[in-house]
Amino acid sequence: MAGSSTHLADSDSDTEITRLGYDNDVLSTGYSKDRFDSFQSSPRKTEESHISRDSVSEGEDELDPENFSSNSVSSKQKNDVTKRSPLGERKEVTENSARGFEERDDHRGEQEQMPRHHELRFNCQESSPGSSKTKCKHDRQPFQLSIFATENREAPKPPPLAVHLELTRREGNDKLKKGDTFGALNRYTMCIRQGEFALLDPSTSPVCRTLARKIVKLCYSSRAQLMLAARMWDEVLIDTEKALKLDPRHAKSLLSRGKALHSLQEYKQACTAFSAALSRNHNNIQIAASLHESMKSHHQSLSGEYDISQFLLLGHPPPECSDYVGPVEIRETPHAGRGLFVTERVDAGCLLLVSNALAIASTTASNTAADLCVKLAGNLLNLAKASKRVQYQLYYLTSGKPELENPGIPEINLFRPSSSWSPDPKKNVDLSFIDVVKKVTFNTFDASRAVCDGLKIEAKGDTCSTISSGMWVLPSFLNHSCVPNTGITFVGRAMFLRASRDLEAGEELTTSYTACSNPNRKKSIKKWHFECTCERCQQDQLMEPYMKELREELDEYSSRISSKKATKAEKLRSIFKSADMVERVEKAIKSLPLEVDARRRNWVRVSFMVIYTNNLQVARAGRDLNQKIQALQKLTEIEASINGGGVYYTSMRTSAALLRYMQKKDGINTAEFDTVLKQVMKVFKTALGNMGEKFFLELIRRRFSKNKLGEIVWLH
Ligand SMILES: C[S@@+](CC[C@H](N)C(=O)[O-])C[C@H]1O[C@@H](n2cnc3c(N)ncnc32)[C@H](O)[C@@H]1O
Repeated sequence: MAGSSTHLADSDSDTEITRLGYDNDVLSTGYSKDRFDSFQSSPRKTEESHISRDSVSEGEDELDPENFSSNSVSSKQKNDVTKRSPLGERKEVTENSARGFEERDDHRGEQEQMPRHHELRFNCQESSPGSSKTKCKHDRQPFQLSIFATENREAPKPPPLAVHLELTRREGNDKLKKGDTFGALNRYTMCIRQGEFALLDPSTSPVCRTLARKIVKLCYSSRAQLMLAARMWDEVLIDTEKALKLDPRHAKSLLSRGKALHSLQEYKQACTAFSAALSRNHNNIQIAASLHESMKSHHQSLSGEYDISQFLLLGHPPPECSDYVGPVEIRETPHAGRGLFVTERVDAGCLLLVSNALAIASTTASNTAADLCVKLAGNLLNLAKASKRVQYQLYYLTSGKPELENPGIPEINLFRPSSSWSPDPKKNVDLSFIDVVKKVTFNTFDASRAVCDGLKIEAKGDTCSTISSGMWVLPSFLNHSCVPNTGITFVGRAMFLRASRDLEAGEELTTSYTACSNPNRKKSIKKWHFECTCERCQQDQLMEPYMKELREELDEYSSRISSKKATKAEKLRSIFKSADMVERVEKAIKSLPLEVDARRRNWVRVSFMVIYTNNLQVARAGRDLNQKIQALQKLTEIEASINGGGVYYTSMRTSAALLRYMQKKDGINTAEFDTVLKQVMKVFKTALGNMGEKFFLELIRRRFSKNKLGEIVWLH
């Protein structure tokens, strides 16, 4: 190893690196080109999208001169250099050397030890074997190692290994500029390997050691930025940790680290990293903004307080919302494996949790659901590789075989931002692609609303040309009920789960896996390999003989309405006929030989919801305002019996429409209007939290309007 530095510098770098055990396809960090490419192609969260190659090269520019600053060379090291200098004489070092970056140098202590009036200069063009490549990064001037030579004397040669390392690093930068990310990654990794060898080698001179430390630090930092752009968070943490070990105050590394920690929702640690970076760059707006963002997210994740008013009221783009874990925990259930439970008494509308989608995938109707599943699984597998926490989160999800699997109960901190959790070393959490596909099959949610920007989907008439599916991990522990007690809204990728009625401490939280109004929900639910035995399903079973004929009739109309072969006229006829069924269904419900309260009777209507909505459509086509109001009132009542049905958009829209028609009928100063207003406010409060009556009225005024079909919809 003694002569390694000279040898390395003289040899062709690629050959040398192969000899050192370097393989072009598998880097020392263990990722292959394929793997890196797949990370790069995976969707990025908005906050990472601004991390461009430019920011990497910008970092290189900013920090470049620091590499060889004489200020960071201790007097002992300098003596060493001067002793080895080909001039064979001692050189003076001036204080002014590399002024531009002097202030940035962290090694104040080392500066103190330096004689104040010496300057060393090496011109590596003269000495480096790769001198043709040693043009400065801007091709403006020849590449110079910034250890400057003394007054007009001949420049001594820099340590060849340092030159070689710097050249390798610059090759990486050049490759990056040409768009060859993997090539750049190769060069940085190569440089890190060789630099670390040199640092371990006792024969490496102190000067070379100092330079190698700086170059290796910069390579770690540049590589971390590449990893950041590829969303390989854990790798960013590893590389920045190494860089910061070499220079604890290296701003670029602190910034990358902060960003990775932020993406991993380790907001507290991200704030620490950004603060440290800011203390070195007081005027850096990017760092200040990142710090502000992490502080905001940290506050959100602790308090569950989000400002989404502009998103709701003005249709602004969805703001970033951090995950939040409210009064919930995961427990064993007697009938459905594990489930999510509320830990304290809460009112309707209480925010239970906020969860950002780990991945969302869309497909057109022509593609199969299997395509969607494969897309999602690929993205999730990449994320699991990028973050241990995600890997554990996915590991705990069911694969649909509760009798065979026993992942146990995950601690809730696994899902809580900035919280420590203890990975169980006994568990084999490795996931194969097939494992993830199975988990996707049993744990994803329909993401159409999130894809269409949350509430804005209403503007598109409740249709989206694509089918979308997403993975929200903590909500995946919700079991199904046909009368769910929670409801969902979206703010971009963030799913907000709220209590849809008052809940007692210890109650199990439920959602509906299919539309509550789906008359064939029993069949739809089979996909999750269980049979629902909730109260509503039990009641349906008892009522089946009395409602069977009507249901079959409705099925016929429904299939004609959705048939591609049916003409427009046929479809309209079916809508009218199904709307005509209202009276008969009401009669049948009245004559049911069962002692059931009004709410439970409404459960029967829920399964016939389509006839009530068709009835509203027919009423809307006419001019009778009372008929429209009656139809809307009926729908509001039905939706209330199932606590809004698990997703709040329909109930908000129905009640907004009701309020508008009421106002149109008698104005706002009637007792009737007041009663409806109270009802409507309750629906909005449950869906969006307590934002105040004034806000909701403004929301209805600004954002709910008639579309071409005369429906009241949420404006885009
Ligand atoms: C999204 S997971 C819900 C969490 C799941 N219980 C667990 O332990 O991971 C869906 C699976 O939970 C079970 N499940 C959900 N709701 C159920 C219910 N009402 N009755 C029985 N099993 C249910 C089914 O096995 C279903 O495939």
